[in-house]
Amino acid sequence: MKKKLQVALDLFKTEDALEILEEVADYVDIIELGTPLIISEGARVVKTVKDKYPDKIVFADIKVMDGGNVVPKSVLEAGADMISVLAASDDSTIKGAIRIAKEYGAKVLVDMCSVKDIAARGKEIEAMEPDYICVHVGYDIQETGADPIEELRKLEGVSCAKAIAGGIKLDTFAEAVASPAEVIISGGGICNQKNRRETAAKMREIMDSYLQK
Ligand SMILES: O=C([C@H](O)CO)[C@H](O)[C@H](O)COP(=O)(O)O
Repeated sequence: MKKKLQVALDLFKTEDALEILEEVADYVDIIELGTPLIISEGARVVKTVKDKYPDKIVFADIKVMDGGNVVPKSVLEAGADMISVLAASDDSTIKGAIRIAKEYGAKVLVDMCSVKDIAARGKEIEAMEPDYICVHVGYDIQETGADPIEELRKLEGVSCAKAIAGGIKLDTFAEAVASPAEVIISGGGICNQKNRRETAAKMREIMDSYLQK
């Protein structure tokens, strides 16, 4: 299976995101423009980053909850390669987001953040054929100690490609890479570190050596 490293830029300013990308972009496959960044800077940040990094997958973490075929338009117009919609939203919202993303040749990640019955909702989401289902331990519950790698096991029977997020750092990275997830997402685990470049490089090395096994 291919594996991808995604850095989540959960910041407020485009300049700060670009500064971090100078340090880590060489090592990541997917650049996530985090929800706080998109809310703060709008779809403009998508265009700025895509223009600067045309070879990277640019993911706009817009976490759509309603208006699935409307809300994503601005980031898709700006060049996003992938968008997110919440699994907790209505099926019609998810289907709408998938439909409009397809029109723009983009992918959709369905974020399972706050879904109580991951196994059951996972089956329903799989039938809608998104590109990824993301098991995500959100910021507000990370202090409960919930572990996205553990949570991912609840999707065992689901064949859709998976992503995991929520507090993944260098010390849990190898375990995350060895999990069935194709995309490993790390925000604070890279961006809040003293030496971001070194951290991202180590994550890349862990992923690449796992893939060579
Ligand atoms: O999606 C995220 C969160 O809901 C804030 O918008 C984060 O990007 C995701 O949790 C990854 O960040 P870390 O948990 O800091 O690794």
